[in-house]
Amino acid sequence: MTTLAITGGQVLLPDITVTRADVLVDQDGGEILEVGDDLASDADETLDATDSLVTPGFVNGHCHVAMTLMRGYADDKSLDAWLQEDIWPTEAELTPDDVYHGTRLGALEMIKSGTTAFADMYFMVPNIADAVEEAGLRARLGHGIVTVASNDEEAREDAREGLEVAEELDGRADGRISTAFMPHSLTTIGSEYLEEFVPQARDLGVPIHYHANETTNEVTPIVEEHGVRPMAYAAERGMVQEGDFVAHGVHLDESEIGLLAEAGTSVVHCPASNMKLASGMAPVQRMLDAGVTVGIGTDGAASNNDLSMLDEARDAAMIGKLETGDASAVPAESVVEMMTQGSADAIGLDVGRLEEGAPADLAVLDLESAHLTPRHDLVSHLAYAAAASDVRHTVCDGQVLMCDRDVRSLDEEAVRTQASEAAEALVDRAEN
Ligand SMILES: CSC[C@H]1O[C@@H](n2cnc3c(O)ncnc32)[C@H](O)[C@@H]1O
Ligand SMILES: [Zn+2]
Repeated sequence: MTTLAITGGQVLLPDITVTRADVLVDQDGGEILEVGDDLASDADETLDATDSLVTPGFVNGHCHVAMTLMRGYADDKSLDAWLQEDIWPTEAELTPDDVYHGTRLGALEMIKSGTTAFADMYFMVPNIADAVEEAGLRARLGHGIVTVASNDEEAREDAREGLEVAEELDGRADGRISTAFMPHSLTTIGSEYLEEFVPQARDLGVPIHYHANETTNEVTPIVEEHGVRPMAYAAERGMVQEGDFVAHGVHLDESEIGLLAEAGTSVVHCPASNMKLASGMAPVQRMLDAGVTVGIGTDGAASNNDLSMLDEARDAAMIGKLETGDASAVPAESVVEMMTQGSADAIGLDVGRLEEGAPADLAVLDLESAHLTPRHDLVSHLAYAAAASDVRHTVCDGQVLMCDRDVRSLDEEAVRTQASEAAEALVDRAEN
């Protein structure tokens, strides 16, 4: 057995308390062997965690990673204008290589900011899977299905691609890749296609993931056309079941929150995207109080504009207080839980906690900096003060992806250069 010891640090435990401990990992099995004292002695490799905090790898519950290519390309617009005027016309020019390079850039950013797992909805998913495999990350991937601008044949082809991706990529990268069936949203895919294809996705046994109730424009048309709230509409089409997860959930009423809680369907909260696109403030504390599993996601880099889960956690805590008018709402412990176990549970991955037998996905944050001094409360620091650049080591499935800020699984300079070139050429094609 090849072992890795992370020594000398403070460790964030599953009950969101911090204790002094080492972590011993079985690299062959990708599993944590022990969290305890003096575990370094005969490990094959050691990562120093002195003056550092060892946390579960962060889990980004909703993303479109390849959108790194459009970071800073179209800012300061509402969701509909942003998608229709800028993003969708540009995405129409994407090539499989673009998606690969954009995903590698996003993977690099995630490794550098301590994220070890994510859920992703996009196009050309085999190219995303290649980049995920190379980067050494863990992901739940799906093909985003949009039928609004398609004829019937194109719509069916798109939905079939959603099923094929879910079936064929599941288990790739030694099991680090899993899949889901991903209709884009309740207003961008026709009801007839949901009725036909959701049961087929159920037969595959994969979860269903979609954008829901992100803006009022995703609520009003459904209420007007079908006479029910969006979550009831989704439930009637078999899309609100145990293990399913929706992104955003900004404009949910009490009946919908109750429905999600009862069904075991999770919500991935994307606070930065919701603020930037002025979509609204999700009722996170009410969802938590009702027993809904809530995770946190960045959404794509074009509406955020980064993929740092530490930024996202801080945003979640801040907007949670603003939404309720209560400074005790969405406290530090809740956001730290949401960015680790909450997101992991939401997207159906058995990660997000540091304990014996758990997958060895973790991040080590350097605490020796002015903005993390003094160290009264490290959970508070994770939620409110830590930054992506504090992450010094990242480990996924027992493999060291970054050591002392040096990324091992990807060539950082090549990834940045190739992604920049792809992004420039993409925008050129879209504009000319
Ligand atoms: C069909 S693949 C995914 C699709 O979603 C688009 N997208 C990115 N961010 C958002 C968002 O916040 N709400 C809805 N759709 C979004 C992305 O550009 C792709 O076209
Ligand atoms: Zn999204």
